[in-house]
Amino acid sequence: MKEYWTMLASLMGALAFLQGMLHAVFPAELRAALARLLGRLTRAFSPYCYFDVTETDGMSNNEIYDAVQLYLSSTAAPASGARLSLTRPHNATSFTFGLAASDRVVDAFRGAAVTWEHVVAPRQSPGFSWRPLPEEKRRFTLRIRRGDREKLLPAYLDHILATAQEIRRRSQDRLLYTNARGGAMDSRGLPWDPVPFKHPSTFDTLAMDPDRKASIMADLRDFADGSSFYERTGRAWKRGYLLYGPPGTGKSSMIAAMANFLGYDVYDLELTEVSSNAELRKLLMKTTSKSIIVIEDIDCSVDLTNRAALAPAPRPRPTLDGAVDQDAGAASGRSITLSGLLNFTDGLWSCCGSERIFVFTTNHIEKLDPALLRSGRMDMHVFMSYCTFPALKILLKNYLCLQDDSAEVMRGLEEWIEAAEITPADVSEVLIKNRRNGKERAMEELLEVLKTRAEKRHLDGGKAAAPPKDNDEEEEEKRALESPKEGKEPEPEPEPAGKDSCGDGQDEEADAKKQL
Ligand SMILES: Nc1ncnc2c1ncn2[C@@H]1O[C@H](COP(=O)(O)OP(=O)(O)OP(=O)(O)O)[C@@H](O)[C@H]1O
Ligand SMILES: [Mg+2]
Repeated sequence: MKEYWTMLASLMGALAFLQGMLHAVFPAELRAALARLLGRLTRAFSPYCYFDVTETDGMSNNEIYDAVQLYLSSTAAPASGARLSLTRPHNATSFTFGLAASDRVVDAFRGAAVTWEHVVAPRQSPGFSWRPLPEEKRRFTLRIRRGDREKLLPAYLDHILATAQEIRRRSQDRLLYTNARGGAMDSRGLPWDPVPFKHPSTFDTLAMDPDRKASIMADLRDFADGSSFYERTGRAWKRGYLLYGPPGTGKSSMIAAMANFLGYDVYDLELTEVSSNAELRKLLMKTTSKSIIVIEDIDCSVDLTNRAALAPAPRPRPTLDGAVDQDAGAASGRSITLSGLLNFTDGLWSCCGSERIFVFTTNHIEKLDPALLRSGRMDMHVFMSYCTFPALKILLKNYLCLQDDSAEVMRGLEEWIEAAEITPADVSEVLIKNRRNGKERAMEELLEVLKTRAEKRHLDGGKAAAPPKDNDEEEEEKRALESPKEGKEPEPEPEPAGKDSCGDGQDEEADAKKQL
């Protein structure tokens, strides 16, 4: 053992001597040149090719470096064994993982494996710079097989940029935009004022029939994933939802839930602030993709019942930016017209962007012009009803943390809920007021409220309140509510948003013709 240690010590000594000799004989420049030559020789005979993505490209930050970092944060799962760094990007609410220094990760694209290495080296001579440079030079090195180069580039880089953009969008706060008063522009010439959108409503907190909720969620998911469907069928990538029902049934909450579900920004369009159709078009053009454009209480916003009243303006007047608005000053004196709104939702202008959802809400669907309701404009009509028993169970679960619905009082609630014609908003109020007194007490209070309301309705000459309906009757009523009103244009069945299956395409063709 002793000899072994002696041998090791003399070997180390010899190595140190050789290194010293090497340093003395070859100057630093020569050594660096030799290393470069060696590197070039190895690369020339290597089956791989390498691409460096540096952190800065001369003066500014390299966009691709940031994108690769974000992209690897989604692909380099912690289980992969790679060492990950944790960061939180500016204006983001969630943390992201990144590849730590000198670690590597393997990724796959179009069936080919690629390797990313994160190389961090100290910066040697900073030299002169207009701005402070980081002390370390960082870069990602992409290694791919020579044979895969054609197949992977530039498609793989496009894929990385798109994924990174999506991650960034998802992790950043949503924005809620409102149109500025009287069409005024902000300092950047934009007609929309943004504020952070932090509405807590989600599909979990939304009280409504679970099956209908699931079908809306599926429709939204199909829409968001339907890029290739919309491209193939030649349709604009947009979808319209009409939410109607009494006040306090959750229409606005549903819009917030949609935005949170899809991660879209919301544009809340106040129609009464828009003075002409041209301004409406301009507002539309300034919205971004992946957004929900909302017009609340559409029946109250402008007189939209008569498309024929939309005669051309007697005299065109100049708009804010000096252009002449041909639609302005319609016969009625209102300058926003139904045709302007119809064009807004499905005219040629509505396609200057993609992945947009239009949501209109109303308390009075019967007041709306059938043209506004047809498929292609409003593809899905969602009736937000008074609180039903399944919806009540969701509220009880959310407000009282009720897990077990076997209590005796539940039977009473089930019996009276429909007869009381109470909105989810009113149920929430009762639960909020009484939740401190315990679950049982809160539910009993609610039962009292339901009985009082049902009896009052009965006395006021409303429908017979007390007897609970049987299932058939219930179904019939639901169907009647969901079908078009009498005297309205029959509406086509809403079609699925973005199903990737191929139909015969005839309906779509007919729709497209109508749009034109
Ligand atoms: N379906 C629902 N699920 C959960 N909460 C609801 C629901 N409906 C109403 N609420 C509660 O009532 C409040 C008011 O609801 P919301 O503003 O969504 O109603 P609305 O249908 O938009 O009413 P309006 O027609 O007056 O605009 C919400 O903040 C929410 O707390
Ligand atoms: Mg509302």
